[in-house]
Order: sequence, then C-alpha cells, then structure tokens
Amino acid sequence: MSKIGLFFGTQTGKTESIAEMIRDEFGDGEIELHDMSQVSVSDFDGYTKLIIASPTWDIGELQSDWEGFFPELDSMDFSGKTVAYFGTGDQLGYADNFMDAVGILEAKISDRGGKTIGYWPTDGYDFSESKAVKNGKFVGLAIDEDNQSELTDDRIKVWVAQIKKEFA
Ligand SMILES: Cc1cc2nc3c(=O)[nH]c(=O)nc-3n(C[C@H](O)[C@H](O)[C@H](O)COP(=O)(O)O)c2cc1C
Repeated sequence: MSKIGLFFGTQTGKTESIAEMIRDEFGDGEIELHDMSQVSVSDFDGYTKLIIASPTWDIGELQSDWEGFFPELDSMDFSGKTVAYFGTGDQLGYADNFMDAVGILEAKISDRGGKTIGYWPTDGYDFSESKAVKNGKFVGLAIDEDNQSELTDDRIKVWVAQIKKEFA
C-alpha cells in the first residue's frame, strides 16, 4: 500500500502525541509524520493520501507553523489526493471556536481539489460553534486532551479503522 503523509502542527506537543498514536494504531509503517515547523511544499509530493492535523490557538486560529504555511496552499494542487483531518482543542474553554483550525484547513484544501474522508460525529462533545462542522459532522477527528482525554484511545481506534477503509 502507498504511504500516507501525516502533516501536523503543534505548540505544546498534544497534537504531536496524537499523531504518533494514530501512526502506531494504523501500523505497518504506512504513516510518515511531518512536523509543519520543518515542512516545505515539495514534502507533499508523491503522497496521494494525506492526514492533516492542527490544534486551534488564539481563539479560532491555526497553529503558528500552519499559519505561516497557509499562503503556500494557494499554489498547491490537491486534486487526486484523498485527505483525512484531525485536530485537538478545548471544547469547554473555547466553546465558540472548538477545532476551528481543522475547518479552516479542510475548506482551503478541499477548495484546491482534495477529497475529504474521515468525517466524525459531534455526539459526545459539548461546544457551541466550530468551523470544523459541516452538514452536522466534524470534517475530521476531534480530540480534546484538555477535557476528555479518557476518550482519546477509543476515538483513535474507531477513527483509524474508519479511515483505513475509506483510504482503501
Ligand atoms: C491561549 C489558548 C487559546 C486556545 N484557543 C483555542 C481555540 O480557539 N479553540 C480550541 O478548540 N482550542 C483552543 N485552545 C486549546 C488548544 O488547542 C489545545 O490545548 C490543544 O490540544 C493544544 O495542542 P498542541 O499541544 O498540539 O499545541 C487554546 C489554548 C490556549 C492556551
């Protein structure tokens, strides 16, 4: 099977830990991790399957490495690529902006031709608004290490099984 490029940004390490858990759950060395603090456009070449990940910072904003990279996305072509998303956020502390960064990235990348997979139900979360919700679902996996870390393992297991099927 072709490799999957997982591109994550992180400020305090939580999204990086989740990225490692997802890679390990996926198994078989299929997922290659890329930290956005060290990524250039050409690192995306050669992947037809991507996982894109960002925490939300500063009330509804992208993580800073993604923020810096964001203008590059306008010159990139994601057609023919299948893309899953996940993010980490704090649904109680930032209930009006939970997971916004994932919504911002998904909107841009699907606009540039990427096919989104890995939609995730909003059941079991408690928030008011999120740019990551489209047609009643999150556009990717929502992880909340600040309030619901006890649910993280199960969420990862279920989501990874789902995207394995959807990538295939
Ligand atoms: C100043 C500050 C602003 C934040 N803003 C948001 C936000 O708007 N939406 C959200 O869902 N989470 C927000 N968070 C929570 C972080 O996204 C969350 O802790 C995340 O897991 C951090 O991931 P990282 O360790 O990979 O950087 C914020 C946290 C802080 C401290």
